[in-house]
Amino acid sequence: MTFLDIRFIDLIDITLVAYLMYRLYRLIRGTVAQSIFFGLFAFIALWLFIKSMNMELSATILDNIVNVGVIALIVVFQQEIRRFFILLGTKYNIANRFSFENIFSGPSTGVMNFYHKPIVRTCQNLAKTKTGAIIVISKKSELLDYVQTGELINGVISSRLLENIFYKNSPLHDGAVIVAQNKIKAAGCILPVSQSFDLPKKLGLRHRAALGITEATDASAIVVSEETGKISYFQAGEINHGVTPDELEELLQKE
Ligand SMILES: Nc1ncnc2c1ncn2[C@@H]1O[C@H](COP(=O)(O)OP(=O)(O)OP(=O)(O)O)[C@@H](O)[C@H]1O
Repeated sequence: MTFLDIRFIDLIDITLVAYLMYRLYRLIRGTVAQSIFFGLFAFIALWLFIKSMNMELSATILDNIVNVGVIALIVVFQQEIRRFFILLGTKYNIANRFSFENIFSGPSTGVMNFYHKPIVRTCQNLAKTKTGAIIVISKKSELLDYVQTGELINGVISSRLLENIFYKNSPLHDGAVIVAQNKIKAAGCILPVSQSFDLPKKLGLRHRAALGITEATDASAIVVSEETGKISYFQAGEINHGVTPDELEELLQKE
């Protein structure tokens, strides 16, 4: 019964594959890719079954499909593969984790969050006047790719500056503000738009862009709706729609 000979390394192998499948599922949950993923899963199960049964003709046909399938998969899942690697690089912040600075200076003492109050005040004021806004708050990843798509500001966070940026006639009101290391890094930034089906249909591109950046990175985001004046908080691809300023402050403090 060599079939049942399970070594310790096999358990690690199975756990690793299960974990990767789970992360992949989380990444594509609620998107078109989810249906493709399940179809693919069924196909692989069938292929393994046919191989284990030694059904030669079917196995030869499926083997050929699998050979070409790898290239087809890369094409079909191009966006998801890209997001997966961005996620690995930014969410787990591999570059910084293994940097000399991090290795020799020990664990970080945490970021001092000076930004809560001005950001909450800004959202409260913008909500009252129904002025649309997206504010992205970076964590470990500085979101340089996205900062580069906007106008660099590098200014101290203040509610007057933020309100000015989102003021309807301001040239920078379109797009997102990115806050990093307690500074307003940039405004008018373009964010990746989420393809998720989970977002209510009535929410448009502003909310999709906020969801998109929190799916792809470890950042959180806040949206003030121009249509309803409602405030939404986004974190790790989840939305908290219609939060009060007090709830927003609490959520920001938990970060
Ligand atoms: N990819 C993006 N990155 C950053 N900002 C974006 C992006 N796409 C759209 N926006 C912003 O969203 C605005 C359009 O919002 P839209 O009305 O489609 O969204 P919404 O989610 O319905 O929000 P609202 O409730 O405020 O109307 C644009 O003017 C722009 O400022």
